[in-house]
Amino acid sequence: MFQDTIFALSSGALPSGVAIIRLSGPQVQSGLQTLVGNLPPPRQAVLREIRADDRGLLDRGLVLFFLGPNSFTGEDCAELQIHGGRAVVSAILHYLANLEGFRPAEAGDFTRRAFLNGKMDLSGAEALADLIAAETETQRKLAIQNTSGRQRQLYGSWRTTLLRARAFIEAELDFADEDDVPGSVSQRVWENMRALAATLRSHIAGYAAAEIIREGFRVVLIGAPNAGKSSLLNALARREVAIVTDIPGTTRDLVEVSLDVRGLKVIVTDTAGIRETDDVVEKLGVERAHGAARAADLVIHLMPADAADIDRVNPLNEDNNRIVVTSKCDVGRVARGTLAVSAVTGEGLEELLDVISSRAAASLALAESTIPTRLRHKSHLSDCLSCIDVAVSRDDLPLELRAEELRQAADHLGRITGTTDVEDLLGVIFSEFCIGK
Ligand SMILES: Nc1nc2c(c(=O)[nH]1)N(C=O)[C@@H](CNc1ccc(C(=O)N[C@@H](CCC(=O)O)C(=O)O)cc1)CN2
Ligand SMILES: Nc1nc2c(ncn2[C@@H]2O[C@H](COP(=O)(O)OP(=O)(O)OP(=O)(O)O)[C@@H](O)[C@H]2O)c(=O)[nH]1
Ligand SMILES: [Mg+2]
Repeated sequence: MFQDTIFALSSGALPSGVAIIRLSGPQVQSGLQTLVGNLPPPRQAVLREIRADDRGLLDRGLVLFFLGPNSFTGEDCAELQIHGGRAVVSAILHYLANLEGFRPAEAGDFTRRAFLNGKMDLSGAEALADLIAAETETQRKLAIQNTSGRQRQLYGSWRTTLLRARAFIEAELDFADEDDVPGSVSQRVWENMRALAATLRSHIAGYAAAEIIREGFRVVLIGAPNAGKSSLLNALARREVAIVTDIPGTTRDLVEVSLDVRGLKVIVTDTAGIRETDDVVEKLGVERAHGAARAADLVIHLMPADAADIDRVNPLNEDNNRIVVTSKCDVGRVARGTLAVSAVTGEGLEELLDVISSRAAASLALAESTIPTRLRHKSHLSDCLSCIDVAVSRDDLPLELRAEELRQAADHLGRITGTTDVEDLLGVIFSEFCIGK
């Protein structure tokens, strides 16, 4: 399928104990022969001297040959598992670059070939990119499940359902005048389609969970000036991210840190203390604080323990995404029914992380099942749903037009998995991979 042979350093930053240079394409066998002598048996690691005709011994390493189509890409592939020194890797990469038909791989090149050779579907390729980008346990779990074809199976089955429904409708069309087609068939088909539409609607809602897993659960700290917001942020981040002073109105801008809380990405934002002020800069800061709170998944309202009105705080003002926490609990009384924390002694910090993690878990309940993981998926799913809605509801339209809507609905699902025209998408999807993948 491809004329050229690609190669890249597929392992991480140099120097490293071992580095892996991966090759894929029609010239792998000849290239390998010039480097290591005769071809090793497929899928068997052999220790070989790696030689360049003009520059002598480059390294001694493990060599793996994969005979296509039994490889990651479906083409002939090879791996040179060599010492991870900069000069070692550079010498071998330079040698390969000069071989006839070889070129350095671009981002996602190997996976693009795997997709085009039918080794995986598009959602599986995206999941592979997500797996490599995964920094938290939750991100890893979601990604690994989708590399095993979970989305492909689900969307494939819905696609089949749609195409069968369309076939029934068309059969009804063809035999409409004959007696042996029971009138109830189309009735049942439309009922099925209504059920599928409902399933799609709740499936699409699951994208919110994927967004939280990918972008992070957004926690915003708010409270009066000097409430201890910046100190709490620093304590949670375990470093001095935000400036802390005893002057009220110290923080003006939003200060964000990304944390791994019990395996979930959490973004905590510190904000300007909220008060009436004539200071132009502080005023803008307060506006930003309100904006951040509106966009938050969870707002933590800090009430300092040394505040005069601490006994009058009513935690019952809490709602789904707002909790009251007593800060500076080392220097005063704790507001009734609130969690108490101290940035100075560290008291309550673990409990606060538990609260954040359980709030986040509640909004992730859906993530246990298959969910759309990309905006791209969500938009194809919404298009699919619109088509089904038209087909189901427009009983004023001729049946052939309603059947055509079902076909288009199926096509939208096919675009997620790469079954339906995808040429224009490939550049976008594979460019976000790293080199060597
Ligand atoms: N050394 C090394 N480790 C690696 C990879 C790699 O390319 N090289 N991978 C790269 O991502 C991942 C493993 N993924 C792989 C996927 C398929 C095949 C493969 O040879 N598939 C054949 C045979 C399947 C089989 O025997 O079950 C095939 O699909 O026909 C190899 C690696 C992670 N670890
Ligand atoms: N004893 C004690 N002092 C604290 C604690 N947290 C913060 N402080 C002190 O309270 C003062 C204000 O702390 P900040 O963290 O700057 O408060 P802030 O809410 O960010 O204030 P603004 O940015 O002005 O809105 C500083 O002098 C801190 O050292 C705490 O847990 N215990
Ligand atoms: Mg501050």
